[in-house]
Amino acid sequence: HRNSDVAGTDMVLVRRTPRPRPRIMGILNVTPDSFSDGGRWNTVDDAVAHAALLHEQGADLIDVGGESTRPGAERISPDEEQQRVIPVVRALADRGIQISIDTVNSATAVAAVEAGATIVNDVSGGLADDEMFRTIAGLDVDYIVSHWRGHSANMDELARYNEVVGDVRTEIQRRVAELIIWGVDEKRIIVDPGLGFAKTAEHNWKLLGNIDRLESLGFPVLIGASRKRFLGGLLPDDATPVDRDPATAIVSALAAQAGVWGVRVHDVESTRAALAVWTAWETGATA
Ligand SMILES: Nc1nc2ncc(COP(=O)(O)O)nc2c(=O)[nH]1
Repeated sequence: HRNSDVAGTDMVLVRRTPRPRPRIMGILNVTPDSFSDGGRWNTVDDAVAHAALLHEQGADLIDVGGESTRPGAERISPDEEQQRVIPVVRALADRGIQISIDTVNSATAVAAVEAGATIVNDVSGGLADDEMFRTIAGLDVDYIVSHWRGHSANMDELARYNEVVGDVRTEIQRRVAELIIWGVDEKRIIVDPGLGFAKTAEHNWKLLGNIDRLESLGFPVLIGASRKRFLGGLLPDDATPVDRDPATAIVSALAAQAGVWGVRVHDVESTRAALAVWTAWETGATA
């Protein structure tokens, strides 16, 4: 059939209204032992220079973290954490770069917001510090509540679920309900499945394949898959964390397709390219 046979009119290519691409959250771990880039930014200047590079490459915001959350990492005091991150937060804020502070400690959250952070990113979802929710309620910030079940020392034992997507959704929902009881504005809440925190590779893939069930909670979703071990499971045994960047970028594109709020990545360039592909695919035009 020629097109006009079908509808009596020429087929009109309907261009979808483009969905906004996910925000790119560039990772700045100011820690000596983070699993993939630990110890490369020992000075404030090195850290600020790297964050400024990520921003130039396309990061919409920078996630600054002073305590490694990799499995088995030893804990540090909030004071030590603040000594590492606050000078960096202040220097980046002075450059007009949007910052999220990656911390489970309410005191660090307060100090970082005073230094210019506008988002608190708490991998523990308020479980590691009883004062966090009360503190967030008193701050004018967005709050990222991630699914978590305990500190990295014993994460694997904690990875027991009846049905991981439903269980994670329910446990996040409980944390959000409590946040709202503390008076936190719903519009300030972002949720995150906490990939790799008390989860096996299979759990992580099930959560990624069912992001829509997390989104049905009604909050923006952040995904943090970058360079994590479960991606490495798809690669040759001798692959290093940096070799996981192509897989990370593909996750970014698929997460965009799933409508997420943001993706948290180490390598901004590859995710930026992946999201440019997604946008062009979605809209039939370049970003
Ligand atoms: N919101 C959020 N924050 C996070 N912070 C640290 C890590 C651990 O990874 P890293 O050591 O590469 O920072 N993962 C997350 C995550 O998945 N989501």
